[in-house]
Amino acid sequence: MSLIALLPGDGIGPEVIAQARRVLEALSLDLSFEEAPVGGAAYLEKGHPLPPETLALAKRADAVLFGAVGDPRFDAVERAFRPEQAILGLRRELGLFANLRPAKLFPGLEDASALKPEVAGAIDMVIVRELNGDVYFGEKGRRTTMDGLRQGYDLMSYNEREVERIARVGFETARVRKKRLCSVDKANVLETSQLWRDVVKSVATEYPDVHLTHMYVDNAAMQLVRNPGQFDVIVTGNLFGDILSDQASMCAGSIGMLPSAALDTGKKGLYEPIHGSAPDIAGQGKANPCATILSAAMMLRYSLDDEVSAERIERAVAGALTAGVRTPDLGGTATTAEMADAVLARLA
Ligand SMILES: NC(=O)c1ccc[n+]([C@@H]2O[C@H](COP(=O)([O-])OP(=O)(O)OC[C@H]3O[C@@H](n4cnc5c(N)ncnc54)[C@H](O)[C@@H]3O)[C@@H](O)[C@H]2O)c1
Ligand SMILES: CC(C)[C@H](C(=O)O)[C@@H](O)C(=O)O
Ligand SMILES: [Mg+2]
Repeated sequence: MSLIALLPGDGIGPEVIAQARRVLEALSLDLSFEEAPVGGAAYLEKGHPLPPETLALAKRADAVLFGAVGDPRFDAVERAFRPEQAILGLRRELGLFANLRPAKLFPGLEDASALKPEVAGAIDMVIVRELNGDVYFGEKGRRTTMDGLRQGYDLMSYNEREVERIARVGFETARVRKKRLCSVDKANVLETSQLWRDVVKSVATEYPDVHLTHMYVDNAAMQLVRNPGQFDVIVTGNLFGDILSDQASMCAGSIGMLPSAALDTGKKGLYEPIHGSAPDIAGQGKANPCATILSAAMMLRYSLDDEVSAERIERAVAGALTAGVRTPDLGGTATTAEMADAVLARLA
């Protein structure tokens, strides 16, 4: 029996997690579920966005399925207590340094993409985002300059070990795909990026079968729109990966479609849609649950070694979309539950 920690969170988080749970339950696998509050919901209930009991459950579980955190009511709260600290804390505490964010266009969604159908049709990439470093976890704060101005600062840094381990994940991911790895950085300006590039190049000597290229992040943002089909695997830092994955999601139809896996060196993983709590549509049954359902599929694949069930879910999602069932973000009228119903009906 595998224990799955369900952390629904805020906004549309509980709505999409409920649907992913239905899909997992329908597979009749040997799973047990335990739910715990996280984010703004946990701050309200327990006074902290990541209460010790929630963290303990996440540590004890075989895998974590996470909805989303974030609530505008807490935007002015001291940073340490903001909902977003929960996901950052989980990534740090569980050592989840490798974030896989696959972006591919499901057949039939060409018209949902912001790109021309023939450009969008070629999208099939994985963004490998480093998740434990960069400006996210560097020293940060406020200070006053010599001339009395308030100043905010966030230190960007990577050490060579951090770069090496995520580079390896990038190369290994590319090795079992089309063997093309594009490392995205800003080495023309940032010393952090120059070290990143140097280390990625040295790791490349161990992967002669993978074709490595380097690209500056501004160009990568442009190329993602111009010709996203050129990318197989992108490896990049925490901040660039955050931004590029939201961009890639819209190229592939909707932010409601992109799942993710946050992995450590072993089997433990946290699985979540790349989107947030979407306060603008929360509680209205409009959220697309596919990203979370596809995250559950990634969970079965990476943490539970159940490739067969993962593919069942992915085929069912593809089937529902081909049949034209779509939530509003994809141009349809299906509710969150109806979208999941359509997936459930196709779990062959
Ligand atoms: N991992 C996370 O928990 C996570 C990720 C991103 C943002 N956030 C947080 O979420 C809150 C809102 O952030 P935001 O508005 O910048 O980003 P967001 O991803 O929540 O929403 C951006 C836009 O995409 C739409 N959208 C997102 N998910 C959707 C879905 N499944 N179906 C249909 N439409 C969807 C929203 O309605 C909104 O218009 C903030 O507090 C932010 O910090 C959390
Ligand atoms: C909520 C926020 C901390 C998070 C991030 O920046 O990593 C989110 O945008 C994501 O993409 O998972
Ligand atoms: Mg993001």
